[in-house]
Amino acid sequence: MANVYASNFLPDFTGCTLLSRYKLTEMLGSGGNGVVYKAIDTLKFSDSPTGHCAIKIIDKTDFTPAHLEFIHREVDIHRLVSTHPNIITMHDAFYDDKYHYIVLDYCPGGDLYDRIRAHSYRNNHELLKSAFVSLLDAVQYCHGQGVAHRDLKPCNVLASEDGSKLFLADFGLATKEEMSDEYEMGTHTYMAPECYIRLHGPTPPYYPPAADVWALGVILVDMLAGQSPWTVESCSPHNRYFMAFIQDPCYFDNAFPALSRGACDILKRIFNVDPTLRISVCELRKAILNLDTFFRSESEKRRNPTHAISGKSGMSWASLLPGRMRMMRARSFMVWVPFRQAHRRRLEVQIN
Ligand SMILES: Nc1ncnc2c1ncn2[C@@H]1O[C@H](COP(=O)(O)OP(=O)(O)OP(=O)(O)O)[C@@H](O)[C@H]1O
Repeated sequence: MANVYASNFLPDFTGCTLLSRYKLTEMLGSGGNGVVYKAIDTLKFSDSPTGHCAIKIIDKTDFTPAHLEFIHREVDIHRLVSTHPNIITMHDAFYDDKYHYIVLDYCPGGDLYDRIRAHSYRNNHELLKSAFVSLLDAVQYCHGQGVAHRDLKPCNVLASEDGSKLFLADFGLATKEEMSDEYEMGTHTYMAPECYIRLHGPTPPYYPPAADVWALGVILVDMLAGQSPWTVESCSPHNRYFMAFIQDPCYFDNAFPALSRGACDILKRIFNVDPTLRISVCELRKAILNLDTFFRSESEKRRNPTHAISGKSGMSWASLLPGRMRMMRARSFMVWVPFRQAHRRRLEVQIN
């Protein structure tokens, strides 16, 4: 997959001082829209004893009014939900002729993507439960405020240093619309089926909070197994693993034999292709809290063996991709694709 990161076309801001106050010390990460720097707040936040913060810089030079509207939406929505303990606090936002700057709490634990790559949650029920429930708390709070995130994925979730608490970040695609007709917003691997434009006939508007639940399910599988439920590809009819899931009610039991029956049952309730029948965040939180274990014990495996090569799916696709990274940092996708494609042509940068 080709990814274009904002850091490829933005200058290096390391060492710069913004508003005579924020001294940028190092780049923390980059996505499709912006670059995030660690900074020292020379006036210090009262709630940040170290005086560190993170500053997201978004290049707006080629932006149309519609694109600028997205940035304003990000700032407004993030401000609205910012006080929740599992949402990265937004402290300030300002801009100049070329860039928008968003000042955030600095999160020293890095992002969830790196935690998953390090297999931090595999076979660690308590750590996984604590972390995932904290993420559910954040998303439930957003939904209670009428906000759906629409770009839930491990790169947009930050972690505490011990990994037991997660913090939601990046509200760049969030919406307050009850029903949305902005299709294919987000990141394909995490996108619910109803968010795709139908090839035949009109596409009905979708309910964004239900789409968030689907993305949470993909994140949960990432955390449980270090891989996505149907490879890094999206849930499309062209993805044979997704089609295997559609045809096989025991897909998760067969493809992920290390997971407990209870965990597989929860995944089935999440990945209901009918969004009106999909579990809500509130119900999901209850189900996770009531779950004894995410992982199948050795005795359960002996008593109740499931075979990877069985059932209608006839595969454990994980075993078909030996040695490959089965998750990747995928950039978000949204309506300003032409803008990004212009950059891609200019730079011809291909990552991954
Ligand atoms: N507050 C923070 N503290 C520490 N690291 C952060 C913080 N915010 C972001 N990062 C790092 O920077 C990366 C990019 O941030 P962000 O997702 O906001 O950028 P983006 O351009 O909107 O990306 P995307 O293409 O995913 O939408 C994150 O994956 C994370 O590693």
